[in-house]
Amino acid sequence: MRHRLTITSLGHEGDGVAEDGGAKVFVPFALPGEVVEADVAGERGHLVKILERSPDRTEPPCRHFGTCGGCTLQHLAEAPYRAFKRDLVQRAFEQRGIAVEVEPLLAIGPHSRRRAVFTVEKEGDTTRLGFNRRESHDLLAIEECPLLVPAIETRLGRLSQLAGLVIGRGKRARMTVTATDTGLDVAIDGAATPGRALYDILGRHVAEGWLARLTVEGTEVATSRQPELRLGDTVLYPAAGGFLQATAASEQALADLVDAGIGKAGPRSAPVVDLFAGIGTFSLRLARRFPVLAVEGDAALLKALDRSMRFSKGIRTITMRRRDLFLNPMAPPELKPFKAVVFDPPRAGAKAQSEMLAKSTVQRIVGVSCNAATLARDARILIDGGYRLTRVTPVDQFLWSSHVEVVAAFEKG
Ligand SMILES: C[S@@+](CC[C@H](N)C(=O)[O-])C[C@H]1O[C@@H](n2cnc3c(N)ncnc32)[C@H](O)[C@@H]1O
Repeated sequence: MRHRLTITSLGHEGDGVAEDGGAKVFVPFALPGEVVEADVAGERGHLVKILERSPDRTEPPCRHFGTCGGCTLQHLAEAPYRAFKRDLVQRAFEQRGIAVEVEPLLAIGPHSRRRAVFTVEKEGDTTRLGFNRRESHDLLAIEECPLLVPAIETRLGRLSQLAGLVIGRGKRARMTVTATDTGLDVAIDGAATPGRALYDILGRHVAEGWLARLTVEGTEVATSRQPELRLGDTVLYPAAGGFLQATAASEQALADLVDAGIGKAGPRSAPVVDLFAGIGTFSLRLARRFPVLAVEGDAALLKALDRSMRFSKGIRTITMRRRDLFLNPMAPPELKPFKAVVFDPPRAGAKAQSEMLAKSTVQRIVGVSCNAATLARDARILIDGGYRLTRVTPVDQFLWSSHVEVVAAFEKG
């Protein structure tokens, strides 16, 4: 049914929210203050026409905006966009009864996303590369993406050709592309492994220089140079298809906030523990000042960190432990020797580990998370265990989406 609606706010996924006959209706791409015509079904409204336009509405920078499932907020001007994202975090903490003044959003610009997960599919001899269409599993082939670093965006055609060599007709696969200092690191999963005959052709792509490594179904098919990311005297080695903070600028912002939250190192500082350490994004930087224990569940990521440790200069010892921190969190007696803890869990958060940390005597804790709701839940657990929340900083790691990265610092004693 077509309704005339007045949008009063933005919901947590960035949709415009209106009251309609006492019920809430969510209208994607509508902004607060706008009067719109929308086709309403249940609590969803499909925007048909803007009758009164918000002064905060701006021209989306990408031609695929609205049809691509990736971005939801390119139509909102910068200042209200930043306020919306900060407020998402503020509300998440308030919902847990935590009074804190969340800092302004740290902005991360466009053309900075260095890791992207594409869908690739092959129909007959035609291969297409892109993202899922909005609210659909259908592929939208993309020609541009202003999120991506130029090293990836300018090679969308080459990447699509490469996928065409690897995947079979009628097949669909996932292609993870990471821009590193030595070239693109590409992992293709979910497609048939290429036959031996294709390896020569793939090798030619590698020889062109832009492709550092190609991994298919977990098997390294071709490598011209080890993919690496230099950080001064230290070096990070991404694991094929594995986790990496989405942009270099946000990674640095998170690392700086972690450093600030951990505090100064004395001449004989106690060690620091990095929980959910991944490839050592924080461990390697912390090891410039402290001995570090890095704990992580994925063996491939620890292997990459081990390599980093061996090829980095001027760092203290990093001890590595593989451990499932959901099932087997570090307990208070184990945490006793440490000056500080960093935890950076997946979206589900670190409930079991936070319950242990709450009972510990560790002086400083820094939580990093891509999910404000689970971080706020874990913060509540720490606060109930006697910690003070000293700082909450949102970082716009996921530009134009409704996701936001958050760093929270805690102290005890
Ligand atoms: C958000 S990533 C952070 C990685 C790292 N801190 C970084 O900045 O690159 C979360 C990490 O938690 C790890 N992880 C997920 N579930 C885990 C579990 N149950 N126990 C231990 N580690 C886990 C993942 O493998 C991943 O490396």
